[in-house]
Amino acid sequence: MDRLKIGVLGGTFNPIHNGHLLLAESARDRLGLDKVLFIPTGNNPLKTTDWDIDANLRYEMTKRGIDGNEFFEVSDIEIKREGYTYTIDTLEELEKIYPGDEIYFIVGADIVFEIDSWKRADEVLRKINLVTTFRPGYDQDRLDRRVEELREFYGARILKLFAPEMDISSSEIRSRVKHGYSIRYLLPRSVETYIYEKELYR
Ligand SMILES: Nc1ncnc2c1ncn2[C@@H]1O[C@H](COP(=O)(O)OP(=O)(O)OP(=O)(O)O)[C@@H](O)[C@H]1O
Ligand SMILES: O=C(O)c1ccc[n+]([C@@H]2O[C@H](COP(=O)([O-])O)[C@@H](O)[C@H]2O)c1
Repeated sequence: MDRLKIGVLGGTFNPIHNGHLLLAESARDRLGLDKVLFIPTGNNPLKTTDWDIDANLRYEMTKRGIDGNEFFEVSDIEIKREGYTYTIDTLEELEKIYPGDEIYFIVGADIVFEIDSWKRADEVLRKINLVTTFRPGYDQDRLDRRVEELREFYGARILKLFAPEMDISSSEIRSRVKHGYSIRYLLPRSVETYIYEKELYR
């Protein structure tokens, strides 16, 4: 039987937005992925934010955000875990759920610059195909050099995805809600409604 190609997009998703969705859909389309798993992070060791909200709310928003795309799924494997969540543990769990299948870990440019500070980064990079795209604000030459470094140093398998760029971030959305500005068209309507219903980011 053919190996499945499983895309994984890990993120804080605080909240999920159209930049995440376009990134995932572009990767699915270009690489012929069988599905994309959106995995909201539990407790990210590298991210401290004043905007912490319950992981279940981030999970709920993610679920609403991907609704309608039959290739997209949300997974609670990280939010169920105690303590800090590390990608290496997630990959080991995924290997049990999808034995023999191929993992395509999808990231924006910011992650390419931090990935070697992750726990057991060398093993992470051996287990995955890293799919990276550009994010507004990142210099293309710098990103290319970084990709080469990771290839040479870790033997990383890295695929560069040319997808339309969207200058949207969760932090911008949180800030807009706080200041009473519109967030319409930056994220799915169902997520926008949820944010107002639950009075998030005020
Ligand atoms: N607009 C975007 N274009 C491309 N990749 C993106 C975009 N926004 C987020 N990503 C990528 O999606 C993944 C998850 O991102 P995350 O949930 O941290 O969102 P974020 O918008 O970066 O959040 P924040 O503004 O709170 O830091 C990361 O790999 C990140 O690089
Ligand atoms: O494994 C690690 O050490 C590690 C440290 C920081 C972030 N990550 C992963 O990086 C992905 C993007 O995270 P974030 O919070 O920047 O959206 C997500 O899948 C996290 O679990 C992983």
